[in-house]
Amino acid sequence: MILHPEYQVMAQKEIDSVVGDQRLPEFEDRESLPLVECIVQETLRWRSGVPLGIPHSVRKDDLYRGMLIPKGSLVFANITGMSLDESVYSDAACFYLERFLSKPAGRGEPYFNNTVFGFGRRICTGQYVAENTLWVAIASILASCKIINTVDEYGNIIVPDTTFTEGLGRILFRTIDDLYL
Ligand code: HEM
Repeated sequence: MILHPEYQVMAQKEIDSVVGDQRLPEFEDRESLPLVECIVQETLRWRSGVPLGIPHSVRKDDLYRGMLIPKGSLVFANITGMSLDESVYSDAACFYLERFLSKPAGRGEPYFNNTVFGFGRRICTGQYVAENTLWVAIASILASCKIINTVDEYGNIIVPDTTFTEGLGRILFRTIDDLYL
């Protein structure tokens, strides 16, 4: 919201007109708050929380599009590769809420929430807790706060750094390294 103050203003206007200022947003309001929904969905897409998924081990030889994946291989789902896929999301690197709105106002691009939580039998068991918590937190903060930059000790405005850093992926790689290699 600091990087896109115009979206903060738009979403707060939406909340004010639907919810008013006498209560906080509730789940019943969700369908009536399309811009807040777009903020949740674009946040999940633009900086997916688990960028390479959780690695899986192949239990038997597998053939995928003519390529052999030998038993014991580690397989990572490149979730960020999918969320930033230009053939699905134009200007994929940009945080752009209108991509999800229907045409002609928006681009009609699909939500990413069916992919950001993984796939198949091992899909994230916390997906509904996570998505609903994200929604209610974002909606409540927007309803009650104005998010602005802070300054450092010299009075310079601090601009949030949104680049990916090493985290869970590195820990997983190290653990796998120690265990198997
Ligand atoms: C935005 C927040 C979250 C994201 C993006 C996320 C994403 C993921 C992804 C990509 C996986 C791997 C799925 C796969 O291997 O195909 C996963 C697994 C898992 N997640 Fe989440 N997750 C989130 C929040 C949560 C929360 C809040 C909980 C618990 C309340 C949770 C519990 C789990 C568990 C237990 C697994 C392992 C499932 C298994 O291996 O059977 N996650 N998550």
